[in-house]
Amino acid sequence: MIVSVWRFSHLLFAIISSLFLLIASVTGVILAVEPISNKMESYSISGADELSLAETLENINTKYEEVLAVKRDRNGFVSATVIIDGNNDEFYIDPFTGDKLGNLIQKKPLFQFATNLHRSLFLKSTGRFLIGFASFLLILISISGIVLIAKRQGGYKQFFAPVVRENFSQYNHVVYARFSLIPLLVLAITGVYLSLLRFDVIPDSQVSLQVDFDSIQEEPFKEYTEFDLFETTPLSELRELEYPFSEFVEDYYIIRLKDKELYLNQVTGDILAEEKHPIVQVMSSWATVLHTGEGSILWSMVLGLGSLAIPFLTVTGFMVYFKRPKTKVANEYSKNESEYVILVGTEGGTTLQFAQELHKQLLLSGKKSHLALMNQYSLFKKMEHLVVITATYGQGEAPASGEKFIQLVKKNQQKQAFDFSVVGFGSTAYPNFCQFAYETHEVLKASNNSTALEEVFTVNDQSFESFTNWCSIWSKQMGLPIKLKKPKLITSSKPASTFKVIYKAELPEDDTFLLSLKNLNGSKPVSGDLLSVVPAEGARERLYSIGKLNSDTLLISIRRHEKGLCSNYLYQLKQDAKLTAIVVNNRNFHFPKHSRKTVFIATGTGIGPFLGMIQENIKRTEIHLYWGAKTKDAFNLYKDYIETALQEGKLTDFKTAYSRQQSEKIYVQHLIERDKDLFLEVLKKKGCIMICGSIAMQKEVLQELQQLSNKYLNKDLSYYQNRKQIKMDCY
Ligand SMILES: Cc1cc2nc3c(=O)[nH]c(=O)nc-3n(C[C@H](O)[C@H](O)[C@H](O)COP(=O)(O)O)c2cc1C
Repeated sequence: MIVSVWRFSHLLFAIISSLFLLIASVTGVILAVEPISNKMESYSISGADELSLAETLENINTKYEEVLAVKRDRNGFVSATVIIDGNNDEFYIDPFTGDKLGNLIQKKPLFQFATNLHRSLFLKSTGRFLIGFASFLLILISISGIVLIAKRQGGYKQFFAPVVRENFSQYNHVVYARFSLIPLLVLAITGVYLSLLRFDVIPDSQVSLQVDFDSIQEEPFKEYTEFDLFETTPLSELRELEYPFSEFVEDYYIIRLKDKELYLNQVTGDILAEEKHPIVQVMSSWATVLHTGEGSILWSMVLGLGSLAIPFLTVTGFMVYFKRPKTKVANEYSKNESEYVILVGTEGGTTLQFAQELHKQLLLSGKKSHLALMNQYSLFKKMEHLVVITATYGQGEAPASGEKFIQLVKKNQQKQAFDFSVVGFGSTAYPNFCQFAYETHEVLKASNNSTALEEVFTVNDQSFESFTNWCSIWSKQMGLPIKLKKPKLITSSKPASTFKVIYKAELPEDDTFLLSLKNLNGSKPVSGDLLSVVPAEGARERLYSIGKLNSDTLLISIRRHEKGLCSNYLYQLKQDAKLTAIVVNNRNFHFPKHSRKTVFIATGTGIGPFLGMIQENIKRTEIHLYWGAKTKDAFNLYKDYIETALQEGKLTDFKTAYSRQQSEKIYVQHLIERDKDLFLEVLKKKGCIMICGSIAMQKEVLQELQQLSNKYLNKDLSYYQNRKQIKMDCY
């Protein structure tokens, strides 16, 4: 079944049952306290469970004038019903002495109230039905939730792998759903079972023992303490024992043990009748224990926490749904009259906003543009230019609005010639970066009358800058002057900070330079975060990876482009000049706290964030840095940092690959096979490999790592990526 159907079912069941589930969960949390508080009463006597029934009865019989019954409850508390001074009384006893320990626990009014509300909403049968139905829906919500998490994580094997954090509600909904899955499923299944039992859909079969009174013997007489059953049965097995009503031999002991019920001749000790509890009764008993937590503090706590998760999951689930930008599209021009068609593959809705902006600008340029979802691919009679903008989900799969695209393209072959362009939205935090965009490109390339304008253009982490880069290339090809505005939801809401330039370092022979900046106010970045700089009013933002040198000083490494607006703006900043910029959290690229062995791989300016991470390595954990550049000279810019770090033990070793230094070209990826023992050890020992630099280098490096992983570790590289052992920030 496709993701959208699972998601729709998950949401629908949640909406229908939310009110009842909320009531059941709040009362459930209260009721989870009851068995805990009962169990904590001091009526349990250590070692009593090993007493035999014979010993227990003897201890009680000597203490009281007449005993009517003895019980042992799920908490292990033993109670006796006795006659004292002609009056019936029932209380907890010490099975070793028969002494009274205390009165029976009475249900507190709060627990009584919560029980009634929990079981029937004070609506009798109607309420019981509603709660039972809500429990059934909770089973369906759990199942659809399991499927959705598996899809999100890229398969059932990855179900418990770390979750990539997108936003608060999405992340916590998945994380807490996984924690509470087992107790919630147990509560839901047992809840449904108990409801079916209550409505007699499951017949509650009871033991019905028959006694053959004609064959009851009065001889040989035995003391009850010598009855085999009493001697061999430990107290731990007992549920209830009723004494014979009179001394006539026709009256007998009625004994309910954990697994069976039997009648015992009071004179000879012979078993008169015996029967195992029917399976329904055993199941009902288990269902009650599992649903209420009776008798176990630990399980009651697990159930209480599971119940507590329901309101949290309801709120975060609805937040995920309502915060999702809507994917409804209204069009001025129909699909058959438009020359431009833009198709969107989205799940969270952000990609649609980028597409909407492009669509808007095309309309403003006087073009007939039609915007639709990828699943609406059909024959577009006048289409000349197709743009597909798509996200990727799961393990490189289609987003919800693009699930049917590939089939549809194969089915609907366009009659007229058209060119197409595919923009992939994705995140390098996931194993298969923009995979679905590549598949989209291939299927379009293979379809009739199509011409690919360029290879797939990828956009990492919804970067508006990258998207505008693609747009300027594409619009030039179209001969259109298009300038995009940043979609509202994408605009960073973080306040800007002011930085003072402390120094600028550059090399005459190279086009890269370093800026050291002092943070005068505002946020406190971590190495690996990004600095968003807007070089001029109305210009696009540019992002630079931050290396943090100390509490208020950062370093950014910049490549200067001849006509680059931002790189030249930064280049002309003099010492003490002020710079206003926004720090963007890039949590997927922070130094791993618990990694004991880390490898950094960078090319060119990609070394920037690593200089900060190395500087901060005061624990001196093992760090190996691989760096690639064209020539040796480029290193001079970073020489001091690296040499000092090596001397101070903050950097274990530094290995370089200079592509133009010698006749044969050496790139960082070539060093991986050479140093495979180190890379394999890092992966095996839960270390981390961090990659920063160009996307082209990232691809090559991942390919090398994939080969090592397949060949020597027998695992797909995604296994390590999902465990956050591979972190990337490439551009
Ligand atoms: C559960 C989940 C799985 C993802 N899987 C991938 C993936 O395999 N490859 C990738 O490049 N991006 C992946 N992404 C990132 C999204 O493609 C990216 O955030 C995209 O911008 C989301 O666009 P949308 O809001 O329009 O759906 C994933 C995101 C989520 C939430």
